[in-house]
Amino acid sequence: MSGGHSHGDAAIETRGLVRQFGRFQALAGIDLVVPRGAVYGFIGPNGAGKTTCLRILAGLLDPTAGSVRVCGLDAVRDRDELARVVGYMPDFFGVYDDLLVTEYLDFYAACYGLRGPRARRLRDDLLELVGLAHKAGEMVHSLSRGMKQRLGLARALIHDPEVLLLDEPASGLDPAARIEFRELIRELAAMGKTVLVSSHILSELADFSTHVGILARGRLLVSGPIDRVLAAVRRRSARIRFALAAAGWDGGAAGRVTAGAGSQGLGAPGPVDGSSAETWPGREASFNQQVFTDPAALLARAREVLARMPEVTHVEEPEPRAAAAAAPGAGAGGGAGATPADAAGPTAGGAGAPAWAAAGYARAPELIVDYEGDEATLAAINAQLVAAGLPVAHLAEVGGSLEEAFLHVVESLEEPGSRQAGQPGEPGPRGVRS
Ligand SMILES: Nc1ncnc2c1ncn2[C@@H]1O[C@H](COP(=O)(O)OP(=O)(O)OP(=O)(O)O)[C@@H](O)[C@H]1O
Repeated sequence: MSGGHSHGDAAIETRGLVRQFGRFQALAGIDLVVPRGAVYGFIGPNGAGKTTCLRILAGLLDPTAGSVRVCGLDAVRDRDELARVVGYMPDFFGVYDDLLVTEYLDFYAACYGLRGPRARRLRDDLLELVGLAHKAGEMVHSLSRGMKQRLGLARALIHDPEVLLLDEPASGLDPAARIEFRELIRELAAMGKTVLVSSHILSELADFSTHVGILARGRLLVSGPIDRVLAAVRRRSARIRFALAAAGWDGGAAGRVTAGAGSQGLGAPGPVDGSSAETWPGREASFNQQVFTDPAALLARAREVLARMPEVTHVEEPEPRAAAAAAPGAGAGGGAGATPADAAGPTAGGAGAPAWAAAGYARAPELIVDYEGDEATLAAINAQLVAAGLPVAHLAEVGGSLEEAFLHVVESLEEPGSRQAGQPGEPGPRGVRS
């Protein structure tokens, strides 16, 4: 492996990378840094500029402006040397498919001046690595798409490059093949390769990438270690479900005050009954939960409490709280039993239906709460709700899926003032090549 091209810790470093196609700006000034040994997930929607960027890094396309260094080599000036340190796997398979698998790799090995028994041994090792040893004597065109992808990877590895550029390697693969591919990339990383792998699906890359960058409209929106990027782009939301008591429940022996059906129970100020405070050994905590029998009243009170929390940015109900077909005995005072009930299953009046159903609602009272902060913030939100007497039955983080985070970042490009990429009249490119 060629090791004499070190350029700090970065295997790839671009500054102000611009690529124009006529008047169209496919890359609008990219500063990309991929540390040595990283598996860098390069994510962006169709047309973002991923392929354009990868082709420039591979020395197959000239930048319009900006500087590009790979393993310390200049992608334009040192193009011949660059070809030796970079392995590029394009997003579609080449045309040489009327060859045997071995011939196909021998052909590419020869392009790098690799011939003879050593080259053949290397070829066989690579076929082993990508799981195609059993197909060595087959025609390339007889391989499945997943196998062709793996052969493409073997081809990109034939000259033992330091840096691998893989353009959408998992596209068109079935789930099992994707998992295999992922394993392969992990193996390559363990071998010390720097891997830049593109995809338009964030979750496809998230579990094996050490670093990630999101490209949209020719701009690198975020880039860095995956944990930091995900923390930065993730919109935090929680689903909070509240317990509803059966209508008419009087609080039982605990002596809690019943908030009657409708909102009249909300008149009860603050902690409803000091005598019901429960303490735990070594703690001064007290438990003053209010009892709600009306979902609308409960949610109104919860919104009121949440509105006072600066960390909460948005509150909404998950979907319209349609009333269910009126259950027998539903509505004010309809529940005859004395059992507190919540969405998790306890029933109203022992009749088999949860209290919210008995009250005529389609589901348990819930809110989706967006907040700024981390898990500790969510715990604090929970504590404040409980301290205000709200019967929190269930609380879970939601909406943090990678795809949502990705869409959120990409959509932010559409917001006024931020729509610049690929548009005429942009600030001039930096680092213009002479
Ligand atoms: N040779 C070319 N001539 C003109 N426009 C081009 C050329 N190559 C790419 N483009 C344009 O540049 C933009 C970026 O294309 P690119 O292929 O780099 O995107 P991508 O992120 O790889 O997209 P995809 O996920 O669809 O492969 C697109 O709008 C594309 O039409």
